[in-house]
Amino acid sequence: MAAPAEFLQYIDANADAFIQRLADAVAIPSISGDARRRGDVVRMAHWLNDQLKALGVDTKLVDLGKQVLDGQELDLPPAILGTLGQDPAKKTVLIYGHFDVQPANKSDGWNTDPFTLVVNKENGQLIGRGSSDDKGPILGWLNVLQYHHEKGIPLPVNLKFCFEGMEESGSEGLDELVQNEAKPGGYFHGVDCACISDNYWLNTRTPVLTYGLRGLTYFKVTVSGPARDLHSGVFGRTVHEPMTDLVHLLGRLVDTHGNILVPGVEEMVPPPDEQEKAIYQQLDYSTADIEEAAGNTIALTSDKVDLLMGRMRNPSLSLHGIEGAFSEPGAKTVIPAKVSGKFSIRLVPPQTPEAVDPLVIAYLKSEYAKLNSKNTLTIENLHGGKPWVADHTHWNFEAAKKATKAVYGQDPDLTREGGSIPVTLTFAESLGVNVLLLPMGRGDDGAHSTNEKLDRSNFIEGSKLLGSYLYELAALTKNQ
Ligand SMILES: NCC(=O)N[C@@H](Cc1c[nH]cn1)C(=O)O
Ligand SMILES: [Zn+2]
Ligand SMILES: [Zn+2]
Repeated sequence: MAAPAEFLQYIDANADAFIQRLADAVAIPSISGDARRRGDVVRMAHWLNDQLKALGVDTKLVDLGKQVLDGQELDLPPAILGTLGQDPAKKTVLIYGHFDVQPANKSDGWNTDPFTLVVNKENGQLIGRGSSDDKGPILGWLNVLQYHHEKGIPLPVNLKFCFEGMEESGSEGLDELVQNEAKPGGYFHGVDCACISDNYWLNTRTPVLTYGLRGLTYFKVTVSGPARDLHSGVFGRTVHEPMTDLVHLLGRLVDTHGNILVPGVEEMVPPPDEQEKAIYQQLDYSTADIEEAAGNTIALTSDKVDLLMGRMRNPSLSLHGIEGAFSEPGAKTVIPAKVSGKFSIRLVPPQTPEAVDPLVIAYLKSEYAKLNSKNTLTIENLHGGKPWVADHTHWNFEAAKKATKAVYGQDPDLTREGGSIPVTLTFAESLGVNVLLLPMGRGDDGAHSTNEKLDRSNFIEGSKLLGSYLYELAALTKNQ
């Protein structure tokens, strides 16, 4: 059963109001990784909670406890749980999304203020932090609800919602909540399947359904020595310099072709067979797609299968930054007293943080020992999550395939995603249900980057897709 034509027309007719709602959401700088913005993440939770309530959802805000961030104890932002419909004759779909965003400053290289949604009338881009990751997709669900609420039409399925404000910072507190609420009598008891809209198409043309995510383990390594920052003219070549030690250490983690140098990490992953390679060969993707999305001709290889395997089924190690280093304009001749390098490893099955972390820690210590430095090394693991792979022949995926065909007139590609949404596996394991990733945005949206955007057509057609998926799911499972 396709979605009613009236629903599709309603989404088109209300597009401008939906974009205004997205602008209101983007205007709240809900950056979970910045202690100074914690109030804005909480404000965003209340804004979203009010929107859901106004659309007929029975909601509650759940306190997730506290965290320590940058040496400061902070309240975690509340999660939002919601229920709409409790008809025992209907399937119950759990919807997850996150209302926090990555940091963004105009000085990072944005052309416009990151927290003011800019509507580019010429190319249809909606530019602003969170437009694609993940406020646009969350609001896509609200657009679906608005039609049904306003017209007094019941949805074809029951819905449960779980929205969090810490996804970009390790989803602190959420696993415990999901595990508790999955128990008999808990909030999620009776959920039949889950849907997450929080990733992207591979390219700018072909919709995708996603059945895998990489896991993650995130490290902070700190080298400290002098009691204070030093003058390099006075102390250069007289003391062990923390930055020199750290750069050596970071340089031993990964080579310039992406190979991970920590012994045992790459070796955990079995090589692909020809059958698996054929899956990647069939996907609509080319070197040009990754280079267009990256904004330069810098792909590691021109072999499409190798590129796709690099993103989907192989681990990767990325260096993210150095805290405490001189990073302002000018030529300050300082020796920083304490510097912290940040890096993460994206994990694939059968890797887990529990298996990989000890190898990384042992390697960092042994490489550091080789430097014979009198400085001090400390290693912290900031957060982690396991990889996830789902059965894409399940009716949950079948419903999404039909909806994609109905809205976009083409079959979706089936992909595994290089990013991480740690709670996905928690939903799959603790609820024992199939989880589908149904993305809204395109591969060039620039999530986590400067000038993040969501195309207007992806927002509007994507809203139709989310609604159509619910109708197709109800039809496919009618007698089950
Ligand atoms: N859209 C999902 C996403 O961007 N997830 C983040 C999760 C994360 C973990 N630590 C910091 N962020 C990702 O980087 O994949
Ligand atoms: Zn996201
Ligand atoms: Zn993200």
